Amino acid sequence: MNGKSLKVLFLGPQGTYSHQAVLQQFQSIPNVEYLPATSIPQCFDELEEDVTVDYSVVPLENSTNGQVVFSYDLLRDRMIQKAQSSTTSAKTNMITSDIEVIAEQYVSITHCLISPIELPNGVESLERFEEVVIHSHPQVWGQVDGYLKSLEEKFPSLTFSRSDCSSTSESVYQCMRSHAASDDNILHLAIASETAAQLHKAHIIEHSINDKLGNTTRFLVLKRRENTSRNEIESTELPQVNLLTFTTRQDDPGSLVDVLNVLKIHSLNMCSINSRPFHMDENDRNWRYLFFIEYYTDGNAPRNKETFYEDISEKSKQWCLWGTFPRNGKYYHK
Ligand SMILES: O=C(O)C(=O)Cc1ccccc1
Repeated sequence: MNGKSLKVLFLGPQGTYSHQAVLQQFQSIPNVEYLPATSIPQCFDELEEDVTVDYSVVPLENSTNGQVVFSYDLLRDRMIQKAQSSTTSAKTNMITSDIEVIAEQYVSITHCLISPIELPNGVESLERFEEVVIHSHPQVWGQVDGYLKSLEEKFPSLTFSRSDCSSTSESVYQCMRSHAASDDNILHLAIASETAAQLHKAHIIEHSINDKLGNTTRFLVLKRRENTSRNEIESTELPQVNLLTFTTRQDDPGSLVDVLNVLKIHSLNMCSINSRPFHMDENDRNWRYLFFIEYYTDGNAPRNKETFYEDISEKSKQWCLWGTFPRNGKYYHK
């Protein structure tokens, strides 16, 4: 890099877990400009549309409650949009996305219950209110479900409600703004990281409220695809992860197995599989599925990449290789 500062997008504002992920990815690189996006779609759109943006970091899945469907659907939509246009190579039915995945990051998630005001008796102070509104990112609810149920059982006379926000750190800001404008009998709280509480000068009522220890979110690092040829990855000992999406001839019996069997034929080990519903157009039937698989490649497999890709082409309806990137060592941590 010729001293030009790198511009990197993340789901902001500062203090989000995405902010932590982007710092982990780029902290060793000088002259990085961190740009907070207001939504996950904006993390995709601005990377595609603003050539001055170099990278974007988005949450993909959580170890407690699985897919961040917002991100999966943004990848899905881009593949389907391309499939609907004529840009798909007729010969290989391979779709070349405008963005590619170049790395992954893992962030340990430690949610805190955060208040805009000091509560002298901590969580016991809730009993002096009639209503509690809890603000957070929708991905959080499935990670603190048990904790919230215990809170409702502890204070049966209180009315609890939830307010979805664009991010955890944003939820602290919204909680403080809402509290300033609300009745004395309503308490607005947020669920976010300790960093987010500190940045917004809010008060942590309870630490580590996530239901499962080791709660971790996986993030993808995206960049614009520089050229349509599949970038050859320099040889490395680290296992390489490949993210590939595909659709099948769904009415043909065994169509999904036939695609997955290509991995077996080429001695490739699959490490994840997910699916999301899709429609080719607004008249298309329901219950079509686009599949997301990840598999490892290394020096030994596949023995012949071009044959592997030809076999994937033959067995799938459309397919897209989003990227090949090193397995981050944090994948193995808990
Ligand atoms: O809102 C954030 O802090 C994010 O980065 C998205 C998110 C939300 C909940 C868990 C992990 C990531």
